[in-house]
Amino acid sequence: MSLLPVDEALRAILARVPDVVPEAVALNQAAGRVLAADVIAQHDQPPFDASAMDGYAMRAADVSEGVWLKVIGMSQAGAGFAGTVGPGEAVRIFTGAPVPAGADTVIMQEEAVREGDMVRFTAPARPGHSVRPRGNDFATGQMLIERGTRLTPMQISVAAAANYPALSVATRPRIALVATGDELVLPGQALGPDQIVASNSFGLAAMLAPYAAEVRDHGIIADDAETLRSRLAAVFADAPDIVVTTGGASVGEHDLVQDVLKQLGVTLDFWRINMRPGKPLMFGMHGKTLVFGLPGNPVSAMVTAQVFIKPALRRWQGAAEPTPWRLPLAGPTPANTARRHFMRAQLLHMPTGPELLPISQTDSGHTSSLAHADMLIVQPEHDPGQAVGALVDALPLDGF
Ligand SMILES: Nc1nc2c(c(=O)[nH]1)N[C@H]1C(S)=C(S)[C@@H](COP(=O)(O)OP(=O)(O)OC[C@H]3O[C@@H](n4cnc5c(N)ncnc54)[C@H](O)[C@@H]3O)O[C@H]1N2
Ligand code: MOO
Repeated sequence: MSLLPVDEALRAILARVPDVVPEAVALNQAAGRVLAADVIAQHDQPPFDASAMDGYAMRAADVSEGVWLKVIGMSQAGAGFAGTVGPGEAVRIFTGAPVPAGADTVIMQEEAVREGDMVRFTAPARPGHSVRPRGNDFATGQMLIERGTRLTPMQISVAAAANYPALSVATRPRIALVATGDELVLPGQALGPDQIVASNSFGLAAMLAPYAAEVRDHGIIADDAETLRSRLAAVFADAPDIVVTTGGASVGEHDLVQDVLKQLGVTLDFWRINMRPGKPLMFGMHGKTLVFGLPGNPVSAMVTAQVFIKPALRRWQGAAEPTPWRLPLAGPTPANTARRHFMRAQLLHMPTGPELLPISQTDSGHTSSLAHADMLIVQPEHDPGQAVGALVDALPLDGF
């Protein structure tokens, strides 16, 4: 049985992802979205020379110990001083207010002695001090945030300062989830004989929601060809961008998903990958809809979604693929087989820096080990095993 290398499978999937489609969203809806167009400064910031302190603006050359300057007016944020500061003169000024014409320096009020309309200073003036020059923060035309960036709160604040009321971001796909299996019951039900609680769709929905316009859970479908056909036909009729099934991906008599998908018009790009867990992954297209058939084992489903669906969703939005982290091992890894191994690992915050503790459990049905899994160590095919301290590649399970 030939198994497709992981990198080839990923390339094939990414080649099926459509081009980015931009849409405008208001700033307060833009956090976590991926920019479809660069954010470029539309004005100088600050738009004028601005004071960085509450104090007095004057010509630095006029300041010396014991010399009084005449206060001729006031400059407030939003209401600057209209005149010009001449020799021997000062203007009362507040943080963010325009530095008046003629003045070149601001001294904070803690270093000033005020008597009536006169002021003297207890500290020397350093020319330009406490003045934020026009365009010092950013200048008209300056690149502020590049297309393909997933917007953080910090960047939303920058975009707002750059006078953008809305941003062009990538549209996100609508994702449909389907669990298959006669044995499955929803969480919260009493378990009958031979029954298993369905967990995959819940983990997958949580993982994929940040990348999706909608994740619709179509529930559980029994392992019966006719039921699968009619229920999956209804899922496709809803025209989702991506369909993700779990279970029934392997070779048993009850693993019907592939046959039914083909009957419904899915063209299969591949089935079975040289990886563990996750070997029976299948991928194909139904018209423009990407179809991922994930294995039913809970760890396999989450790992294949991490390794293949998340990159597809990043590509969907034009976000660059992050390079894997490279971290030292806090425990040894055993020799690997011929299949690339995505090994659960815990991220430890040691006094000397982060380290990865491999989780020895490798059973793809062992769900509880996922509770402590922060990352997946990418163990190459035929890796001889690594000692404590060796640097290994790892994919973070959290984050974009
Ligand atoms: N003869 C062979 N048997 C198997 C092979 C093989 O190559 N030859 N591959 C194994 C591998 S590897 C995997 S992975 C599994 C995948 O099997 P399926 O995708 O067909 O999954 P199921 O048989 O439907 O379920 C497997 C396991 O997972 C449980 N499950 C299913 N769905 C859910 C769900 N939504 N939530 C929680 N748990 C779920 C199910 O009850 C089974 O225990 O096949 C191996 N067999
Ligand atoms: O490849 Mo399967 O996902 O190990 O159990």
